[in-house]
Order: sequence, then C-alpha cells, then structure tokens
Amino acid sequence: MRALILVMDSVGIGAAPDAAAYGDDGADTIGHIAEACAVGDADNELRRGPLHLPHLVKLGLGEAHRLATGRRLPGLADRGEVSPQCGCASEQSRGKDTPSGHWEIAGVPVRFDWGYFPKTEPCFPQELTDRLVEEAALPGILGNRHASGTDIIAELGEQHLQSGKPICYTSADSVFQIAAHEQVFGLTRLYEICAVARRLVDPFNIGRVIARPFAGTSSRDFKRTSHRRDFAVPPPEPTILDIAEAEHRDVMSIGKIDDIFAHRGTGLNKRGDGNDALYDCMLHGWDHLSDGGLLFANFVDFDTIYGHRRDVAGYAAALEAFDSRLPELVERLKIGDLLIITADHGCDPTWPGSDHTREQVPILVAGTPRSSPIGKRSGFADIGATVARHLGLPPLAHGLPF
Ligand SMILES: O=P(O)(O)O[C@H]1O[C@H](CO)[C@@H](O)[C@H]1O
Ligand SMILES: [Mn+2]
Ligand SMILES: [Mn+2]
Repeated sequence: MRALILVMDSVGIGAAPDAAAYGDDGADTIGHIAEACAVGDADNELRRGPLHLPHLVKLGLGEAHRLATGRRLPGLADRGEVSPQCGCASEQSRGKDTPSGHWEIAGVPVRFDWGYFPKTEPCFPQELTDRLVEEAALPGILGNRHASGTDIIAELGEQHLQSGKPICYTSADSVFQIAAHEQVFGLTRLYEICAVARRLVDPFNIGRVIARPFAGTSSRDFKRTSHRRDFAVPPPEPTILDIAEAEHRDVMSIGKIDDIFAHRGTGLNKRGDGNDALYDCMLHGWDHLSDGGLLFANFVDFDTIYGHRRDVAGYAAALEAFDSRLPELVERLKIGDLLIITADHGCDPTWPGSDHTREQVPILVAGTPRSSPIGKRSGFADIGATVARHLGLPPLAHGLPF
C-alpha cells in the first residue's frame, strides 16, 4: 500500500469557475493544444497531426476535460474503455502559482493573499533594490520589470556579462527572479544573493525568490541551465508530507517538489534535467519506496519550457513523450498502490502573455479500484485528503476524500 502524487506542471483542463477574475476566462491548456494539433497547427520536428495521448486518455484525461468544460475534443475523445476513475478540481487558493497549487494538493489551501510586484517599470520598490545592492554587495541590478525569463536574458544577458549586475524580474506570480551567468557571475554567488533577496522580500509576502542561472556567450546562444533553485516560504500549515514524515513513513520527492515545500517533509529528493530524466528518477524511486510510503513528483518542462514560452507544438510533443512512458509506471503499480495524476494550474500556450492561466486540473487515478465517481471537486485538497486516507495517515485539516 503506497501512494504516488504526480503533478504534470501546468496541464490545466479548462478555465476555472473564477477564471474571469484573472483575465483567463476561456483559457484551456489541454483543449487548445488538442484543437491546434487537430488542424495541423502544432507540427514540429518531433511531432505531427492530431494529439496522440492514448494512455492519458485511457486514464480519463478526455473525460476529465469534458467534465470541466462540457466539450469533447479530437485527440481527447476516448476510443474504447476509459477508466471511470477520473475527475476534475478547481482551486480554492487565490494564487494561480506553483506553490499555491502544490500546497493545496498537499492539503493546505492558501487563504492569504501573496504579495505581487506591480506591472510598472521599475516594478520593485526602491528600498528593496537599494538594500539588495548594499547587502549583497552588487554593482546594481538590471531588469526591474515584468518579463519572460528567456526574453530578458536575450535582451540583457550581454549587459549583465559586461557590468556584473544580475537581472532581476518578476511575473504575474508572487516571485522575485534573479538571472545571472552560471560561470561568469557564478552559481554559488547567485544562490547567495538569492538568499539575501529571500530575507528582504519576506516583508512583501513574496512566495518565491528564484535563481535563474544561464550559460552561453552571447544573446544568440544564452540558455538557462537546470540549476534553477526556488527559495520558497514554508507552507503555513502541516502538509501531507509533514504528516507522513511525522508518522515515520518513507517519503520521496522528485524534481522541484523539494523547493516548493521549502524542504519540509520532502524526504529523499531526486532531481533530473528535463521530464525524461525526472521520469527515470521517479521510476527508480517508486521501485524502492517502502510499504506505506509516499512519492510526490513534479514534471516541470510542460510549464517552463513550453507553457510560458507559448510553444504549442513543443507542449504537444512533451505531452506525447510523457504519455508514451506512462505504461512503465502503471505496470509497476501493485495491488493496494494508489497513483493520482494531476496538475497545479494551467499555462495555456495559446493564451496572450507568458503567464499561468487559472484553470481546473485533472484527477486521474490508477491502482486501487474505486467504486464512487470522483466528479467535479471544489478544492485540490481533496487529492491530499484521499492520499492520507489511503495511507492510513491522520486526516488532513482540509479536503474531502473521494
Ligand atoms: O518566464 P520565466 O522566467 O520562465 O518565469 C516563469 O517561471 C516563474 C516561476 O515558475 C513564473 O512566475 C513565470 O514567470
Ligand atoms: Mn507550476
Ligand atoms: Mn510556471
């Protein structure tokens, strides 16, 4: 009897009931990808034609999307037996960011409002940047505005190399991001200044400071490396990870889960460069997870490399690559194991801008058969509550098991 929570980062399945308040009414990450694929608008060197996700669809992805949107789409329609063990969930937390989504999945909805930096230039309060420059002994900073991380590196990366000033930027999320050259500025130095920034943004209620190291020699070839680190505030209440740890259960986390939960209760953490490497880590971890244990995995490429970059074909290819490896996991489920595949928010690659989209998420269950339908859930915490019950852990403070 074990449990695996698998987060396909940003794989939303249609606008949330409150999406209009976020400017996201009509957003639909998976639906718009499927539609683009169906009309040949999502071909690249890796894929062509209609979206092909046979294993996810068999687990109920299309059905969950239909439940969330009322629409039945090519590439998501089932052609045979579909698992009845699927549903969808909308979010209670107010932020449409990664920590809010993951914490809520883990049983802790975010009831407070995060701090955000305004969409002005400069976007950061002067007292904050002054103190950062002074306390981190910097020659100044570049950026100081809302930006896409890859665009701003292309634009300011060379100036950064000449001046030694790190590139600081934000987004619609509660983030203070710092990009700097991994070799020239130095990775350790970047992490150090992020730790200073973490302390300085605490009074502004900022969810994360993110180190964004990049490599390359000029704006033509700058590329972010896999050494990104998120300096998050810890969740405000015990999550299912804390509870599992307190009960001396075997806990493993894959990818950025460790950072998202500020290293609290995340057990043995394994990281990999890209979804495929993360998948290998997850399978290896799952093979070694003890009875009663919990594995929590995040697959970040969907969001970071394709969603935020508004790369529809790339997103479709990443989904198909992920789907093709699903049998490797499903065949490893033993009687009594529970797998829940879900997401933390949307990031519709057809949507204007480069930010997340407020969407419902899928709940796809495999392993232990269930009798009652999952349906539409109002709160991601139902996932954590279900896992807690499955593992025989004390009940979480939020969420209703399905
Ligand atoms: O454009 P990049 O740097 O990828 O930033 C994105 O990644 C951040 C954290 O996930 C989000 O806030 C979004 O702005
Ligand atoms: Mn995310
Ligand atoms: Mn993101």
